[in-house]
Amino acid sequence: MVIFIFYLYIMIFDLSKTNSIANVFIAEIRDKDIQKDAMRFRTNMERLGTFFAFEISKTLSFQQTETQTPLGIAKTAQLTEQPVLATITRAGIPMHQGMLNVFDRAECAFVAAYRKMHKTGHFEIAIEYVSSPDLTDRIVIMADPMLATGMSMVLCCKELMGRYKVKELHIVSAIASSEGVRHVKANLPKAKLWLGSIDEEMTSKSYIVPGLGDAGDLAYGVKI
Ligand SMILES: O=c1cc[nH]c(=O)[nH]1
Repeated sequence: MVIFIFYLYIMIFDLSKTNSIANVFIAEIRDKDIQKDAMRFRTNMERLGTFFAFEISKTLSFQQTETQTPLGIAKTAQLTEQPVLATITRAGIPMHQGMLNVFDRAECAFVAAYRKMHKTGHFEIAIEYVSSPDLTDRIVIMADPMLATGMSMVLCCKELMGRYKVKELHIVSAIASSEGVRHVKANLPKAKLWLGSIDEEMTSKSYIVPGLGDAGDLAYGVKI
């Protein structure tokens, strides 16, 4: 059963409200012992990307086609248009790869963003690099595993949408905070959210609690 919550026009798919096996992948990426295996962490993120890509595909348009088999002509289906898969480096890369395994003809967009720390302990999100095809009138699926404050997600999406008039925006995260969801709702009201789980709390450094820790570090090693 698929759970959609319609709230102020925003559609939210919350995986934790379903009986999907993908909940096991979420349990594993959260588990502090299983996390020690970086390859398993990346693989589980990739599997989540694949799972969300299948779920999102159910909302896309298909056209009927005919395919010649060795024995005859079969009625088949094809996407009427390819989405563009976007992600925020570096943490988004495994989930992005999982989506690309499904939407294997999709073009991709990358945004490099980081938390620029101030001496006060506060931070702002800085964008360093954008690499994107023309997104005019395209369906864009933006994946970032952790939707904490929602600031980097909103900033990166707005960066892309400031350059191009995107037709449809899907946002995918393994774990979101309630605050992050509120921030996205307030700033990207037309986006559709696909979330593995929604946690209530954040630390003073804006890490999600219970969350899973630092997704980029767990996938690729602790950054300095
Ligand atoms: O909890 C969090 C928040 C942001 N980024 C992470 O990797 N983890």
